[in-house]
Amino acid sequence: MISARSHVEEIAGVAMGKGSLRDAPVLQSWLRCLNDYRLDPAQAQEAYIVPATQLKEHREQADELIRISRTAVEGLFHHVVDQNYVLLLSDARGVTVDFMGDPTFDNQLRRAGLYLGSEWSENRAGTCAVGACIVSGDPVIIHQDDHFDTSHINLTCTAAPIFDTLGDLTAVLDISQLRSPTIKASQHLALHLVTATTRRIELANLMARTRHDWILRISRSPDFLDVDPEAALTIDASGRITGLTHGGFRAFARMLDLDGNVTRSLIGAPISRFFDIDVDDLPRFRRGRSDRERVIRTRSGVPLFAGAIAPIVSVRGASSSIPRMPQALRDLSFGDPAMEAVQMRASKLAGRDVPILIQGETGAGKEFLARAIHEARPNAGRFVAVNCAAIPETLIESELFGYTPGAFTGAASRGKTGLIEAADGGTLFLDEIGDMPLSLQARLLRVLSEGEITPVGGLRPKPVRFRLISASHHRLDLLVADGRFRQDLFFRLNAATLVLPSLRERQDLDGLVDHLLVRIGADEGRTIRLNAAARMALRSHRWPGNLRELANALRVASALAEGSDITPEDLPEAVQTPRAPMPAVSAAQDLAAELAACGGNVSELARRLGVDRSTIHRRLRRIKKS
Ligand SMILES: Nc1ncnc2c1ncn2[C@@H]1O[C@H](COP(=O)(O)OP(=O)(O)OP(=O)(O)O)[C@@H](O)[C@H]1O
Repeated sequence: MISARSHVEEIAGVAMGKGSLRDAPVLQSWLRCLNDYRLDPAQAQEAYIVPATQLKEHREQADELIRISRTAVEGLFHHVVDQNYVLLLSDARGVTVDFMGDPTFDNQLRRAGLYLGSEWSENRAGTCAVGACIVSGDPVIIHQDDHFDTSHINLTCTAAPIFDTLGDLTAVLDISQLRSPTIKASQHLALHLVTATTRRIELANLMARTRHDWILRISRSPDFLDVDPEAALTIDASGRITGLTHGGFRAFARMLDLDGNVTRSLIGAPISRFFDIDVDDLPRFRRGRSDRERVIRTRSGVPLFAGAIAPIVSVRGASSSIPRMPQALRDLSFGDPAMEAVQMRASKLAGRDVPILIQGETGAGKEFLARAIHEARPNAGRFVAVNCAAIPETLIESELFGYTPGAFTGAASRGKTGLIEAADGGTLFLDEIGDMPLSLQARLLRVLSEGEITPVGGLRPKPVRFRLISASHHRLDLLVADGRFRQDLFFRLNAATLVLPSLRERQDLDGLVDHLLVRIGADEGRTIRLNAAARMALRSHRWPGNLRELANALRVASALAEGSDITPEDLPEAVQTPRAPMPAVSAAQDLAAELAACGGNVSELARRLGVDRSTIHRRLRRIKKS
């Protein structure tokens, strides 16, 4: 076995760019430990077990997952316990929320961190299977001296991620041994077992959470369709994808040639974009049908087998899921599919304590959405909004962290409570987080990791608990690539990302306008309407300023309107100038192009054009004949 000293020397060599035979995931993790978390391989650190109160919170949040995964996890443990493996289920922050091991070795396991409550995040424990898996999202074996910290170099750990139905990493399943053969290949079977178990858990999770939508299981073989499909997804009454297993995300991303990181964009996409079917075809794939009837083809013609399960609760209409939403989130849109997907996701996240990152153009409604998520939770506490771009760099530290009496010249003599502390028990909304200076990013990261805040000039940290929502119109992943934003903070902030569509992409302009007019009318104590010409003018404007521009245009127009009707002359000049009208969709190529823009979904195109599906089918048949 390798000595601690030569292990530290090997890591130092890698840091200096020396070649190494270790696997790429191990080397990447070592470099993160050195460069991002500033860990020192010479400083061995004991395994960390979180305090009992914190563990209780982590377990409460993971309660449903623990329950759903129980049967699969026990099955896996049963297979490996005789080889002295222990099993750890950790949450997305690396805290072990479920654990199975042989109680005879309790003391040794606890000391090694293979125990309930141990925290295996990479920034705390260095390279380890759970931590590396959280960062990369891939299954991994971290074998003996692959570990960064010399205290863990006897362990062998194999972990695989568990993703939720929206594509976010939600947990990690790990099996570990205190002692193992030297050769890393001895763990390949462990990797296979863990990965197969996470696939079963993801499927169980998708099935347990779905009541209102169709479930479609997909496999290359009809024999495994009902027991172990490669992918599964949920589809709402309008034929849109509402959730996927990770296998589904991967397969669909491959079909569209997408990079694995943008899989979230698949939520809300019509099923007809991927397969030669629409929602009306789903009953054909129910159990009991012959294998021949259950063949489904991808858009590129690959035949697969599909099994469908009908919704438990029957629903009608495209926005059937909206009534289940908290009121605050329900009023954010009026029939736009992309917004409905955002609302669905937001309502699922609203009750959980995961940090949320909202991305979207300026004025697209990021703060509005953040407030709605906050209000969707009962006893939500205070909503503290901080615009990181608006506070001068010299003041932002004291504004956020507060200061103690006399901390610096000019400071108020009684000190000041910072905005982070003010959000204790509520929500902290960090707007334009991409503009936060790098030095403060490091401090913020510490607050988020440790749940404590130290005011400027203060010595004693104070505990704080808040839900964090951040927003930026910059793509934070690109700022990370440019070195302008810390990668570790980026990972902390975007446990879940919500991407708001721009106003020009939305299909519910009319509904939005009416909603805003009711609000303005209520403020002004009168009824305001748009006349037909003004509505046309609004529809043909490009809305570069998004909802803010629209809300302002309507307020101004309402002030200028003579009576209760807004006319085009009341609108801002830029809005009055109409764009060239859209060509009528009558010619064959126009209809074909429109259909392609709807991902080949006839129902969607019919909705857009305000005609029924049979009209579209008729026109398409006519085009084919001509
Ligand atoms: N869903 C919505 N329904 C009605 N009005 C909205 C909605 N979303 C935003 N607005 C209105 O649009 C304006 C801009 O919204 P908001 O401040 O949330 O945008 P933002 O994306 O945070 O902008 P910035 O990037 O400039 O911070 C506000 O006046 C708000 O009232």
